[in-house]
Formats: sequence, structure tokens, C-alpha cells
Amino acid sequence: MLGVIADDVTGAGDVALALRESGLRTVLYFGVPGADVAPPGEHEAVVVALKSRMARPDSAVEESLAALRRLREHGVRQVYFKFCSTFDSTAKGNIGPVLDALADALDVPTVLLTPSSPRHGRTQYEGHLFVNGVPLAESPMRDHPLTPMRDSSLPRLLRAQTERHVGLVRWDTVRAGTEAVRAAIADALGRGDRYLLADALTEDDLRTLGRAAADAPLTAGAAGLAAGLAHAVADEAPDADEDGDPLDCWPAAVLCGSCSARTLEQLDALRALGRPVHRLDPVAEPDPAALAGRALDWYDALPPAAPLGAPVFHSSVPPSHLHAIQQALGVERAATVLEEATGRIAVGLVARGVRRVIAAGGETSGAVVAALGVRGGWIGRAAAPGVPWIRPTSGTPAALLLKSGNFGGPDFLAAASAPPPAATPPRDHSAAPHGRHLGARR
Ligand SMILES: Nc1ncnc2c1ncn2[C@@H]1O[C@H](COP(=O)(O)OP(=O)(O)OP(=O)(O)O)[C@@H](O)[C@H]1O
Ligand SMILES: O=C(O)[C@@H](O)C(=O)CO
Repeated sequence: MLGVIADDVTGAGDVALALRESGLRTVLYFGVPGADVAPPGEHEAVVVALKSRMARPDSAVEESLAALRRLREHGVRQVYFKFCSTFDSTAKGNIGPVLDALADALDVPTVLLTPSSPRHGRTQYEGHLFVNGVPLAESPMRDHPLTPMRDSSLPRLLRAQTERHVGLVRWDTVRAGTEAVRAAIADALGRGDRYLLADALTEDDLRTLGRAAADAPLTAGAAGLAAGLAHAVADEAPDADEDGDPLDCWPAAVLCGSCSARTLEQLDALRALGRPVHRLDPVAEPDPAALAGRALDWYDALPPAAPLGAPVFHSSVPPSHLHAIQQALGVERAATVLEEATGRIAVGLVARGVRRVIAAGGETSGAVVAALGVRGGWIGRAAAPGVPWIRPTSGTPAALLLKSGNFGGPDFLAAASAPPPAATPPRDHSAAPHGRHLGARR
């Protein structure tokens, strides 16, 4: 049994999908499940989604250790710590402190890790992280609202977060194969390196690393190495994706809190289609309840059953605008106001009949999941690489699509919230199956 501790909600969906696609039946929990929570069915992997990426380091450590205890009670013998493929963190953490705590709790001398995730365009070479071929510090991640990434050297980034020795497994070693990587791990142990950042440019490299770490009690990274590990330990072929899912016919709404370049492009595509779009402005209204109330009033005032498509709520703005808002309110307060408001909007929308909630941004998705009271879910089909539909096992009748800020092509949000191709708009409001402003109509 493989257990994953993921530091945010969209990352948890990403890694759960990677495990499922590699042949492991996978259950996802939001938050550490209580001892009374029975798994919903047979599975070989468990993912616990925390919201620890932006937490204070001591809380992130505490939450991660609580997840570890629960996973071990659950029969997990291998643990994977999932962090972001763009290494989202600050000099205080939380990747270093959580790794230190997990390695101590499991008594592991050396941990192999890499953020490489080629299917998302992330690669590690000579210890440097590249995003679609561009060094991390020159990618749009340099303007991230909470974790601006201004250095591309992974050893330097990690050394700032831990006192333990950090080493590298270079690409030529990875290309030389599993035995060469195992030998590199043994050498590192001799040198006292506690963390080994492994270069990886392709899925093949990640499978080599997965085989080399197949018996390791602790490994870490993004979804790429988790998939490499799953390939090494899975003994069944992956399940075929089930088709004919009725999801496309359900009323949808889009909630964006990510300010990533990709999410901004996806919002432009929604605007170009003439979708109804409402912007959340935390400076004009810093009270989250009132901000959400205004948004839901806007939704309620949309013309009934107008053929507008799924409504879009967002706070996503380009970097210069973002800085102005953060200066006015403070970084944390702006984020808290928006996350709380977005959670309240999600609850209001589901109460009004929305049955597909599509959220963009990890912190934003975490707020939506918490507000809806979702504790767990099954991983369904992929809407894009790394973005599965999630069918909650508690808390809400709505299906969830929780998108990492940078994931999906420019038309992803439009496609995910589109009505089915053959849909005929209902003539009047009473003809609609749920809600009034349906992304999908029968
Ligand atoms: N207009 C805004 N002003 C200030 N903060 C904002 C604004 N819009 C969003 N935010 C905050 O920025 C943060 C964005 O983080 P989030 O994790 O949701 O997106 P992301 O980092 O792009 O996605 P991911 O973590 O999946 O890569 C959230 O806390 C959100 O509330
Ligand atoms: O690894 C990634 O990039 C994503 O799964 C993620 O964690 C974004 O929040």
C-alpha cells in the first residue's frame, strides 16, 4: 500500500490521477481522515490532501505527521510526500521542514526526490528546474501571489529550508539505469547527503528512479516520480477510463482564484465565448460574507435560462494589479478574504443546483472543498493531464474539478464547463434540471 501526503488539494488530485493511470486503485481524502472513516472500497493507494503548502512551518509539520500516523494505521508501508512541480515554497518552507519531520519519523537516512513532471512541462537538469523549457525563475512563477519563485537552483532552494545535506543525482547517472541510481543513493549515504535531488527529463527517467526507489520507505516530489514509483510497484494494468459519464449534462460553475498566466488565458477564452463573468474585488468589499453575497446576488439576477453558459466567478488579475491589491490589504488578508468568499460562493451555488464545481488554484480549491465539507472522493476520468474529475463520497452532490493554476490548455475551463454538444437550451426556467444558469442543459 502506497500512501501519499500532498501539500495541497489540486496537487493531491494530480498525484491521485497519476497513480490511478499507473495501475493503482486510489482513494483521495481531504484532510486527515478520522479513525472512524472506512475506505469506500478496495484500493492500493491512499492520498491525503492537506492544505499545508502555505501554512506556518510548524503547523505544516504537525498536519503532515498526523497524516503519516493515519496512513501507517491504514497499512501503508511506503510514503510519498507530494509537493508542487514548481517547488512552491519560501525560505521558511514548507518542503524542507516537512521532509525533515517525515524522514525522522520514518527513520530514513536518505530521501530521493524531484519536482520533475514532464507531462506538465517540468524538468530537472543539473539540479535546475525548468518550466516548459524556461528556468523556473524566468517563468511566470516569479510573480506567484504567495510563493514568488526567484531562483531556479533546487539545491539552493532546498538548502535554505533545511540544515541537512542536499546532493544531486545527475542526468547521466539516471540515464545509466536503475543500478547506477541505486549506487548513487548508496554513495550519498556514505557522504552524509540526506536529500538527493534527481535530474529527470522524461517519463522514462522517472520510471528508472521509481524502480531504484521501489523499496524506499519515503520518497518525494511531484506527480512524475509518484507515477514512476507506481509503475514499479503496480502489478495490474491500469483501469480503462470509464466513458458515458453523465457529468457533461450537469449544471456547472467556474471559480478562479489562481492568478497564474495560464488561468488568466483560460479566463480570456471564457470571456471570448461571452460567458457571464463576475470579478471578486476584495478592496471594494473586504468582508468575505458580503463579497460572496454580492456574487450570489449577481448570479441570481442573471436572466433565467439565458443561453449564456456556465457562470464564472474570479479574482484572478495580472501581476501589476495583484500587487496593488496586496499593498492595499496585505498579502495574507487579501488571500483569506478571497478564499473565504469563494468557499461561500461554492456553497451558495450548490444550494442553487450547480452540480459541477470547477475551481482553479490549489489554495482556492482547498477553500472550496473545506466549505463544501467534502472529506473524500474517488478519482474519475481526466479532464486534462493532472486534472481528474472527483466524485465526493461525502459533503456535496456536486462533482469537483480542481485545477492547478498552471494546468490545462487555454480552452480548458471553457471545455470543462461547456454544455454537451447536442444540448438544446430549455425554453423556460422550469425546464432546466437544476439551477438556472446552466453550463450544461439537457
Ligand atoms: N486579486 C487577488 N488579490 C490578492 N490575492 C489574490 C487575488 N486573487 C487570488 N488571490 C490569492 O492568491 C492565491 C492563489 O493561490 P492558488 O493556490 O489558489 O492559485 P495558484 O497558486 O495559481 O495555483 P496552484 O497552487 O494550483 O499552482 C490564493 O490565496 C488567492 O486567494
Ligand atoms: O505539481 C503540480 O504542479 C501540481 O500538482 C500542484 O501541486 C499545483 O498546486
